[in-house]
Amino acid sequence: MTATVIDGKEFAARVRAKVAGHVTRLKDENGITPGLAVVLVGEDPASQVYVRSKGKMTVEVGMNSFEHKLEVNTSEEDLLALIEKLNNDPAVHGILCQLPLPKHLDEDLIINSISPAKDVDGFHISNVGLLGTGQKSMVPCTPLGCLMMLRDHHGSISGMNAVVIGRSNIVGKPMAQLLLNDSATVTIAHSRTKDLADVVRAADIVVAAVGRPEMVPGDWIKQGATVIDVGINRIDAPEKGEGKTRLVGDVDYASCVEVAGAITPVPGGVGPMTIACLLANTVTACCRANGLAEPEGLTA
Ligand SMILES: Nc1nc2c(c(=O)[nH]1)N[C@@H](CN(C=O)c1ccc(C(=O)N[C@@H](CCC(=O)O)C(=O)O)cc1)CN2
Repeated sequence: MTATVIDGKEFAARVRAKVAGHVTRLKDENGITPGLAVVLVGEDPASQVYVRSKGKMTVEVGMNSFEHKLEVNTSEEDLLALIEKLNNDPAVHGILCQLPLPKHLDEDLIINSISPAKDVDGFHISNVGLLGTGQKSMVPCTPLGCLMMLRDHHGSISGMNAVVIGRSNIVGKPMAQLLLNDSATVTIAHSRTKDLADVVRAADIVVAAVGRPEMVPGDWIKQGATVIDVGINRIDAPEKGEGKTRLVGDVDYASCVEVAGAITPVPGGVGPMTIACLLANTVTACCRANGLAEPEGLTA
């Protein structure tokens, strides 16, 4: 039996529709339009695509989009001054700096200069601490999207064995924390993990977030397990013609789909959920800033 394919594109469209409904209510009942400010430093082609998508979808759900495109050699001082301005702007409820930042900028310093209440990426150290202690926080978008898909598919993940492969601050660690907060039994595996195949074989839920193309083969997956593939890797695809590329995840989809109970594809799985959850976080931040009830089902 092949796995159920979890359609992230369709799921993300449902989340965006829910966000749009809340935005309409905020406008009609409270006279408030949520605003999201996105800061892009430099001209990284993938970042430009993501930032364009964020702006387009922000407007589509009825929110205000504020895009700030800065030169690649922008100084830390100038970037911090812009963030300070956005922190103090009442029309801006969410702020993010698209990552990666150019090497000369201190990523931690920049992220921690964003007001925690407007940190819709959930990367600020205060939000990391709140999430780590099970308190109300802004939750990083990609792990939040994975959690939403897992809750939707399983109902409850309480007591399930989950293995997160990867320990990044952006995905691996917050993902593990979210799974733990939902009472899963969680293992974080990484490049130094011994007997990784056996660790993964014990999992009911596998979240692969290592950034290595097709690293997890089907024979590592327990029959019927749920596989969430966070990887987005562009590899050469000579079969499509000279110089052509294709996107693959961190799991070998062809072999995993034969063993798993459910699996997210790449593209069209976790990726679209990242932007949908960013919009959800912006509405949540706006409601919190205005002392209004938070929308249900849009955060952890
Ligand atoms: N400040 C942030 N920077 C980055 C984040 C983030 O959450 N906050 N995440 C990634 C990039 N990202 C959003 O910013 C992102 C990545 C992928 C997708 C997506 O929809 N992917 C598609 C495929 C797209 C393609 O064809 O290349 C998919 O998986 O189907 C959306 C957003 C790093 N930086």
